[in-house]
Amino acid sequence: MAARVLVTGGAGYIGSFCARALTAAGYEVVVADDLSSGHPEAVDCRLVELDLRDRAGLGRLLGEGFDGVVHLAGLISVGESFEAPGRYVDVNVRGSLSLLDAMREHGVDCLVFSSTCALYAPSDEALDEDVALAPLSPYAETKLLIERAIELVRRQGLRAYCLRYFNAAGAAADASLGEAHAPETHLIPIAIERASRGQPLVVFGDDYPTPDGTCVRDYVHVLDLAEAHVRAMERLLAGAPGEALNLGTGRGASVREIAALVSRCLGRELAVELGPRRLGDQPSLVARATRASRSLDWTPRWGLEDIVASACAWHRAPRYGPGRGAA
Ligand SMILES: NC(=O)c1ccc[n+]([C@@H]2O[C@H](COP(=O)([O-])OP(=O)(O)OC[C@H]3O[C@@H](n4cnc5c(N)ncnc54)[C@H](O)[C@@H]3O)[C@@H](O)[C@H]2O)c1
Ligand SMILES: O=c1ccn([C@@H]2O[C@H](COP(=O)(O)OP(=O)(O)O[C@H]3O[C@H](CO)[C@@H](O)[C@H](O)[C@H]3O)[C@@H](O)[C@H]2O)c(=O)[nH]1
Repeated sequence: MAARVLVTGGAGYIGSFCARALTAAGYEVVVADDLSSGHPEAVDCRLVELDLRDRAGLGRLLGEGFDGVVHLAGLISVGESFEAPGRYVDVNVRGSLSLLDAMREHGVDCLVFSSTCALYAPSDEALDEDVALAPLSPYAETKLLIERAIELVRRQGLRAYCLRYFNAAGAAADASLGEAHAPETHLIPIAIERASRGQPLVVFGDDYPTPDGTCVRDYVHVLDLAEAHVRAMERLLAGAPGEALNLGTGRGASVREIAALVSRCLGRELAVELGPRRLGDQPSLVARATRASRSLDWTPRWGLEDIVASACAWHRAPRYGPGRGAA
């Protein structure tokens, strides 16, 4: 019988790719999502509309019997988290504690959790998992709190991977799934949107200690991220204890480099306008992902050009628009 996996946040951007990849790998997948920003059209398995903070509802769902959980549900914006820190604690931390509690009650002891590279203290070097943790934003603080809670619950038998993604980007090769946040805060979709409308991209600061003064990020294809989740779940179900792992490519790209790539890919000029720094931004976040490569036998298959090309193709004909929570 196929192992059953619950994917929280599976109607969202990364979650919809994970749910699809897990289904393709032979798992029976159920998505739980409150659709606050997710898209029912992005889900091709059973979708249960549920807020993770609804502990009773979660208990009923997990009581159906699951072998593992991939937990992506939550609020995701570094900038917004400064305006609404309490909401970030409530949704991200309380939602995750509710999930951990329901998993314990129903004997589900395999968890793959979406964490972030934004946990790391600023550094000029590529980041491995042993770099000191010093989150700069309330968003990243909530992820650290959840990682710590997971570490504590390990003592009660939980096995878990905390996957620290760098910057997720890109779309499905056939443009059937892609990124559709509203409002969009992520650089690549914003740059594509601005170029398409003939509007300038606002660069948040150009006085960072990086080669061209703009922030450097490690963009990793969402298809590669989804594959890492499948491998992590496989290993947990085979008895692995799990650990914290970076998921990135090791290649950094500045905001200006992304603007140039998008412009080339669309064959349209993208003007760049200087704006102020954005609160909570790290100058540079680039992965050393050798541990994931060793533990999950995972190496990214897609590069930055593939990421931008697939995101541009998705933008030309998105299959779904802004979610229910759109501003
Ligand atoms: N996008 C990135 O680059 C990136 C990088 C690092 C980590 N992450 C993490 O990956 C996860 C997924 O990110 P994404 O970009 O796909 O975001 P997303 O907003 O597209 O997906 C999040 C999903 O969670 C759902 N959700 C929110 N609150 C919920 C709640 N209380 N109960 C049930 N469902 C709820 C939303 O409706 C949405 O479908 C998040 O946890 C995010 O912090 C993302
Ligand atoms: O209009 C824009 C949008 C973004 N940026 C810059 O582009 C870079 C990337 O920004 P963004 O795409 O918003 O990603 P991050 O702020 O790095 O955050 C993402 O990546 C983190 C990991 O790095 C995750 O934890 C977060 O959930 C996810 O939103 C940053 O330097 C931004 O300042 C601009 O200059 N102009």
